Amino acid sequence: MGKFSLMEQIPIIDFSLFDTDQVNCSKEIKRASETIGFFYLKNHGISQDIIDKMFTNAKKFFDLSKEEKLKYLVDENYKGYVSIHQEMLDPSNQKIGDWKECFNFGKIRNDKPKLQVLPPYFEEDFVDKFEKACHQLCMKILQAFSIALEISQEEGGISWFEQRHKYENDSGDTLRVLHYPPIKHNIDEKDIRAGSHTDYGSLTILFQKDVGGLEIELPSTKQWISAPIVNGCVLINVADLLEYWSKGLFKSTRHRVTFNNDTSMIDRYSIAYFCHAEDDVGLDPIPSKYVENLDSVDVGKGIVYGVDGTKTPLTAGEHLKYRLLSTYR
Ligand SMILES: O=C(O)CCC(=O)C(=O)O
Ligand SMILES: [Fe+2]
Repeated sequence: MGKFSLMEQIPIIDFSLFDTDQVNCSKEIKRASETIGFFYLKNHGISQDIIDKMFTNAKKFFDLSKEEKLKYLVDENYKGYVSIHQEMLDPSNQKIGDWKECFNFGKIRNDKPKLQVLPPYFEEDFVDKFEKACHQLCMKILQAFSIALEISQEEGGISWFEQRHKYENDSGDTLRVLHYPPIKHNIDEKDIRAGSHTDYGSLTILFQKDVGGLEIELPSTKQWISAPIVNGCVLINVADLLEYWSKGLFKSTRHRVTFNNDTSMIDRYSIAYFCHAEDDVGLDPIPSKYVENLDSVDVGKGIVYGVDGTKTPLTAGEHLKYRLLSTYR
């Protein structure tokens, strides 16, 4: 390869192919997940109307006074409002927290006492509808993983992952709306919109709008490349739980949101849906010929294989606890 070898790019996958050629579509998804860990999905099936409405509601909420927003401050379950500088996604390199505010929603569960009081502009039925649409898309992507990993019928075949991500059971699934306010002062080297990090769950769906700034670190070369907005697409990434579960076959790629001179004076909004396995699911390696011969991942991100040094894999709930402890102060 010459000096000017083409830099890897985030692939764009047309998910309508999943309805006509499941095997090839699944292979594309697997390939993206084991190389770059990120892919854009076109024809993803989530209606633009509900995406637009969620962005509109989020803007109205973030426009409220700080005092009003602080009434919904994040709780011990990490649900609620997180203010500017409160969260530090990259504690080993950041001196101050992220230049962002966000709001985390848990699953709306009708069969349980309500855990979370929702702030103005977020109607329960609408949040529920949005979350379910995101979860449904994640289940379809996870079907693609089952197919590409050739999980046997006896193990559960195409629905192997779905059986471990049931919506009605407790899990870390979180919907997050984010606002990155403009920066008024000169950009200080200390300030970053979102510090470099990996996500915690199985998969993340990211909705971007109007203002870019997201960057990802290529696993192969450690170069940072931009993950621009691609109209009509959502951005999907593999997260830590799935990396751990697949013994590193799938890459949970670091990403961050930086300031640049063109956009630092503009508000940036985004929405992320973090899909997790059910809390009680033991993360024994995925039963696939592509996984069985790999070495277990000693996830060097503060996560050990087995809580007490034993060879018992973590459960999804334990895995999440480890990851959260390192982010919130
Ligand atoms: O706002 C973005 O584009 C990315 C947000 C993100 O990576 C996160 O919240 O985990
Ligand atoms: Fe992230």
